[in-house]
Amino acid sequence: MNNTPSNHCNCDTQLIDTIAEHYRAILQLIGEDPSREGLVKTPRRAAKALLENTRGYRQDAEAIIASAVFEHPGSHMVIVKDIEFYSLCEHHILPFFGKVSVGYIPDGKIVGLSKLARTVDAYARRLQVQERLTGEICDAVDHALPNKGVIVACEASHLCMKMRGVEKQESTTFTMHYKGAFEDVRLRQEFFELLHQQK
Ligand SMILES: Nc1nc2c(ncn2[C@@H]2O[C@H](COP(=O)(O)OP(=O)(O)OP(=O)(O)O)[C@@H](O)[C@H]2O)c(=O)[nH]1
Ligand SMILES: [Zn+2]
Repeated sequence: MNNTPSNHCNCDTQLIDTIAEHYRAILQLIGEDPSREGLVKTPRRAAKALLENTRGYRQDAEAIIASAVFEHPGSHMVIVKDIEFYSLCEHHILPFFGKVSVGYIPDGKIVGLSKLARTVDAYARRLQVQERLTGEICDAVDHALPNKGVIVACEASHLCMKMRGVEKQESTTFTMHYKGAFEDVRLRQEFFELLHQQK
């Protein structure tokens, strides 16, 4: 398991070639000529892009967080908001993308801020549904760090609802997941008020 995430596909050549073979067959099935000049390299490019967009399967999110946990006596809410992400919906393998905000209340330790963003990526770069993505991020923070509560809010646009199917261009989907002290509606309100404060 690689705990130092890289954005690029370092997958072995055989895996790339095998996926590329399937893309070549798909190109033929949709009526294209995979040997024409513009498409010759496409199956390998598409294979590498797919592996890059699903690199989260080869990352251990909880280990990413655990690699930067620091002592801290305070217990006030910490929020990293508007972490942008790109994911693929598991039903259509089409992109959904948006922003995730993560809040937690420390209990003796804090986490390196970038690790929260890396955790979002580790789960987003898989085949997902938005609800599970939101819950997995929340669980990973909860498991990796002593805390009094964790909350994750996610707002996303799904291309499977825009460029095909129901074709609704303006709809976005909002999901949240929370634990511990965030069961208290007043604390959730404080979190959302802080999220919506103007910069
Ligand atoms: N809950 C949830 N549903 C999702 C997500 N991404 C895509 N979907 C939905 O998954 C559902 C799959 O429904 P199906 O009826 O099996 O597939 P479909 O015939 O392609 O459906 P349409 O999109 O309505 O054309 C659709 O309603 C999608 O909008 C997600 O992240 N969460
Ligand atoms: Zn979909």
